Amino acid sequence: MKEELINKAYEIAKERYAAVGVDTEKVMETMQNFHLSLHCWQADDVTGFEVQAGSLTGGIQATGNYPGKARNIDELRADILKAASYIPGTHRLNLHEIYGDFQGKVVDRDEVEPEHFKSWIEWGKENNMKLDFNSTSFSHPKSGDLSLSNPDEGIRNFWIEHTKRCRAVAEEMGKAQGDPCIMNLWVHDGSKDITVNRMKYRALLKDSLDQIFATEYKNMKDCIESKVFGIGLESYTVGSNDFYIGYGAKNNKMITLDTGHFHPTESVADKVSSLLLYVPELMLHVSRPVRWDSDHVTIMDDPTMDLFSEIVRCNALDRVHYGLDYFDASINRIGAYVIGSRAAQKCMVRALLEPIAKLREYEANGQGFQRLALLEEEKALPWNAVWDMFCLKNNVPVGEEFIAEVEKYEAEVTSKR
Ligand SMILES: C[C@H](O)[C@H](O)[C@@H](O)C(=O)CO
Ligand SMILES: [Mn+2]
Repeated sequence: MKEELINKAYEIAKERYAAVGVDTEKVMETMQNFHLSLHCWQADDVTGFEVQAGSLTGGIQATGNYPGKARNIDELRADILKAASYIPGTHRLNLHEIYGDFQGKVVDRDEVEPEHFKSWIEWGKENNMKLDFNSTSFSHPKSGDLSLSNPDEGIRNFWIEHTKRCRAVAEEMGKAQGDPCIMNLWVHDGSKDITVNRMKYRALLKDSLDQIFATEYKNMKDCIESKVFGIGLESYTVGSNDFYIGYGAKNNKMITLDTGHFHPTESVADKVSSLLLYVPELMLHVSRPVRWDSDHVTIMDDPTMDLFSEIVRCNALDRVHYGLDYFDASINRIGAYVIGSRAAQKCMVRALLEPIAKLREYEANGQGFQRLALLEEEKALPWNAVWDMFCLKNNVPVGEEFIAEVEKYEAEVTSKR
């Protein structure tokens, strides 16, 4: 796209926004400090690099078989860097434990060590990507339906050990990068059919978490993620929203809000202000549920827009971590990263461009008509010109230009796998 055109459009946008009290330059500055945490698992359909890797379990599914998925650590790293080159700004990488650099050795989940992530830490430094982390309860012979809430002490202890070790890995990552590594804890535990022991499993999960979190670390932060249900685990989820909110509020833990983990009509945006009054920070797993937690690629839809607006309206940008979580195996996977990441960024640009001072003035004066009118008109303000300028300044493709770039990488690299 012609630079001249982008500049012209931006100058007009700058004036339009100034007229409603918004400084577009400030928005661009804020965007430069807005970092996504790219999930590593879109590149290979949540397979990972365990030598003993099993098929995907735990009530999650990557559907589709589009050719070209990353088959090893080098391909995955190359794909992530390629995707990142089309996403403006600097971003983090969110690793699951099964993506360790196991060097061809069988390393069971209760044996994982920071050394298995040494090459990731170096790679992160070389590529200016800070790391976040996740323990992995699924795709293992001991996963079953229950991990941290399993009444079998042997199995429960196995997963407690795994999760404790993951926290030690996250601590090393945080130390090495001079910035806390955010470690997410999600377990699939649940039941396909009615259980008559809801309390028992939740008490076990609570006890497991108490044991896991007993060690205090300085360079990592914990977040805990609930879910409404998993496939094959439809009747009961041990780690429900209420469970983790209670645990997080009581124990000062960060809550992870996965936008695919709630009832379809539930507003995730509405949770932000309530949670931030009781827990220190939030982690997001921005996704797109289609009828269920189908993990479709994030787009610039109303729920995502509402969520980001709410974060801005709460003045909570630095209390939220912006992870993505989707895995679509039916389309070009690098394209999926780029679409979802840019969609999240576009939502943030638009959210930051809201004429909030004016809107709040109207609200304080009881001017309901004026508030609604401006809320409607802001939708048609030229936010896209600010987004284009942000892309231009960051030397990444403007608008749809990245489609051809992704196609080129497909032709030259991923289609040959
Ligand atoms: C890979 C998983 O999707 C992820 O760890 C978890 O956050 C989740 O959302 C499970 O539904
Ligand atoms: Mn998630």
